[in-house]
Amino acid sequence: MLHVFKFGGASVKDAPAVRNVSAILRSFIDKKDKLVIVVSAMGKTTNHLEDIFKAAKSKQEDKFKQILKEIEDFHYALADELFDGEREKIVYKILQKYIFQLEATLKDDEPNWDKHYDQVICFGELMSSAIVSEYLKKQHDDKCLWIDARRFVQTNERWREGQIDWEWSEQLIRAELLPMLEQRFVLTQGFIGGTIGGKTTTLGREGSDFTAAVFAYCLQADGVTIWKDVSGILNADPKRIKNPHLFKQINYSDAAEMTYYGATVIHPKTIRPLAAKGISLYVRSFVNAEIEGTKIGNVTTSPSLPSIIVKGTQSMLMFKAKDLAAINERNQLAYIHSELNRHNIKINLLQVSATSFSVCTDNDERKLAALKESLNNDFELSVLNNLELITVKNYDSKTLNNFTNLGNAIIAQRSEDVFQVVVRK
Ligand SMILES: Nc1ncnc2c1ncn2[C@@H]1O[C@H](COP(=O)(O)OP(=O)(O)O)[C@@H](O)[C@H]1O
Ligand SMILES: N[C@@H](CC(=O)OP(=O)(O)O)C(=O)O
Repeated sequence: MLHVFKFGGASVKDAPAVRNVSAILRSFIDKKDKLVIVVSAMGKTTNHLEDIFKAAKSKQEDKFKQILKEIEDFHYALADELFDGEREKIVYKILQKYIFQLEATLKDDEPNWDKHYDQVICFGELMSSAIVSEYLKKQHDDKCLWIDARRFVQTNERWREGQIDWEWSEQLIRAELLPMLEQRFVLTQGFIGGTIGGKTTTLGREGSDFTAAVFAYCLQADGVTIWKDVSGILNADPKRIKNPHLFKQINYSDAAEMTYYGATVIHPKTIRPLAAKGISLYVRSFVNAEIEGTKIGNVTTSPSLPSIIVKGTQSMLMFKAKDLAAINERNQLAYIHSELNRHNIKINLLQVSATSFSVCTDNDERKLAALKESLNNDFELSVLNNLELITVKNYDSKTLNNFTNLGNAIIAQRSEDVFQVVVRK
């Protein structure tokens, strides 16, 4: 059996967590399963890298030094807890090299913000994979092989949201990984890819789930398991709603719909490649590895229970045409759509009236400022921040009353089975 496993930031956040990953893998390694393991940056490292990147860009020298030290100390302390002797020295050397490269990359004067971001943010996954792979080597007779995902997950130059070159990636992955997997198991990084010119790209925040799907698709794996701090897919985020219901199985399209609306448990791009090849995706708990969790695949039954999905940090953009006479002269909506697309701004909800358009989208100040600038001649654009988009799939009146905070609603829409409301936080 060939499995792709993904361990996210929470599952490798400290030394006990890394030990737990190794323990989970034990039975699969003993069974001689072929394994590709994808890991994310440890804990909240990616957020810290974003902070240090902003500090570097705005020349905040003290803040820059302080965060770099924190990132360095965090990884060294973890290595200190997990290793000793020669292996500890090896890990220290690798970490030292990455910290040095990180600092040098931060000091580059790359004018393209997004391109520079990708060259910096990748270090979280590089450091994490170095530590985890060395630990797995130590625990599993040196059977773990570290590979650099940037050599295999080939993308175009769409910085921060690299689009996969599926054919090229598949060729590379199959040609090199299949023979490797005969002897050993492979560990690599989520979230990062590489261009033909040798630059690093990232696949969008929280994109490591998608990396697992890319490897699974290319290798025609028997299954993908993403190990989370929850027991599987629930009908609501347990951080928001008490005692949610665990779905044992969901079909691809319902799962894709949930992630599209904002269920953060799986990255939205993960489902499609797996559905294309009929590969099942399992969501299981790294805290309680004996629980079966959720199977997403070609299953016949899917949930009819209401699911509540909350997408935070939303902004409402309201476009009002400056020249009302022009409204009927050209397709304003198509024009706004194309501008949103050009700035890579995704519409989460849209409302159209005779003279204005309102769009609910993820808050991204830089993208929104660029959009405002480009539409300035034709539209007045006002922006409302600090909003949430609440979606209830398979809604009933009890769920709407209890969970949608309708008193704070700005816009509400309903179709036969989906209710959506944008509310002030
Ligand atoms: N419908 C849902 N079912 C389960 N978990 C959910 C759901 N919606 C949101 N979550 C949240 O997703 C989290 C797991 O995703 P995430 O933190 O991104 O994992 P990782 O970083 O390990 O990949 C859970 O802790 C939970 O709070
Ligand atoms: N480390 C990246 C990618 C990722 O997917 O992380 P996680 O698996 O912890 O959500 C991020 O935080 O965006």
